[in-house]
Amino acid sequence: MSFLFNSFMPVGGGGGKFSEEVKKAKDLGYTEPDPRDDLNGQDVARKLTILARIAGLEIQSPTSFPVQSLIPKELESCKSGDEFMQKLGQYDGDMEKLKKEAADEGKVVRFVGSIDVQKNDVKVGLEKFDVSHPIAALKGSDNIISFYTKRYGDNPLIIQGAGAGGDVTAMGVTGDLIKVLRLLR
Ligand SMILES: NC(=O)C1=CN([C@@H]2O[C@H](COP(=O)(O)OP(=O)(O)OC[C@H]3O[C@@H](n4cnc5c(N)ncnc54)[C@H](OP(=O)(O)O)[C@@H]3O)[C@@H](O)[C@H]2O)C=CC1
Ligand SMILES: N[C@@H](CC=O)C(=O)O
Repeated sequence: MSFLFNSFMPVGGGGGKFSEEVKKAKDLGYTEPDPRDDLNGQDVARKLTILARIAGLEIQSPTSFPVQSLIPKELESCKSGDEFMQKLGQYDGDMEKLKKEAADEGKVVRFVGSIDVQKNDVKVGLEKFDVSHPIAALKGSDNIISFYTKRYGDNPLIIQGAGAGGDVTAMGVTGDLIKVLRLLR
C-alpha cells in the first residue's frame, strides 16, 4: 500500500491512474498475491494488530476495529483477483477525485494505520497529509512508523525502510524462523 500511494500521488504531482499503480505494485511483487487483501485494508489491519498487542492493547482480531476498504462496492462480488484487476480501472475516477481534493488543500493522500495506546483506539484508512510531513516524502516501497510519546512529542521517533518486496520479506521470514528456533532450544 505504501508503494501504491507513494507512486499514485507523489509530492510535486504526477502519478498514474490508480488501477495502473495497483497493477505495477502487483507486478513488482509488493502486493499480497491477491491485491484485494491489501485494498480491503486487511494487510495493514493485521500488522496493526501485531503492533497494538506489542504495545499492550488487547486486540481481539484485525476485524475488531475500524478498517477502511478501498474496494468499490460493485467489485466486492468479484470471483477472483484477476476479474477484480480487470474491472478496477472503471473506478479510477473515484480515486482521482480524492487525489484532486487533497492536492487542492496542498496535501497528499496516504493509507495509514494508527494506534492510540491511551485511548485504546486502533484504526486503518485513508488520511490526508501536508506535503512537508515525513510520510508524504516516502519513496518506493518504504513504510514509516512514527512514535509520538511523552518524550518524542511533536517530533516523533521514526523508523523507516522497505516494507515490501522479495528480499526484505525473505529476510523477515528468516528472522522469525531463527526466533522460533531459539524458543525451541
Ligand atoms: N509481497 C511482499 O512484499 C510481502 C509479503 N508478505 C507476506 O509474505 C507471505 C508471502 O507473500 P508473497 O511472497 O508475496 O506471496 P507469493 O504468492 O509470491 O509466494 C507465496 C509462496 O508460498 C508458497 N506456499 C503457499 N502455501 C504454502 C504451503 N502451504 N506450504 C508451502 N509453501 C506454500 C507458494 O508456493 P507455490 O508457488 O507453489 O504456490 C509461494 O511460493 C504472505 O503471507 C504475505 O502477507 C510480507 C511482507 C511483504
Ligand atoms: N502487501 C504489503 C506488503 C507486504 O506485506 C503492502 O502492501 O504493504
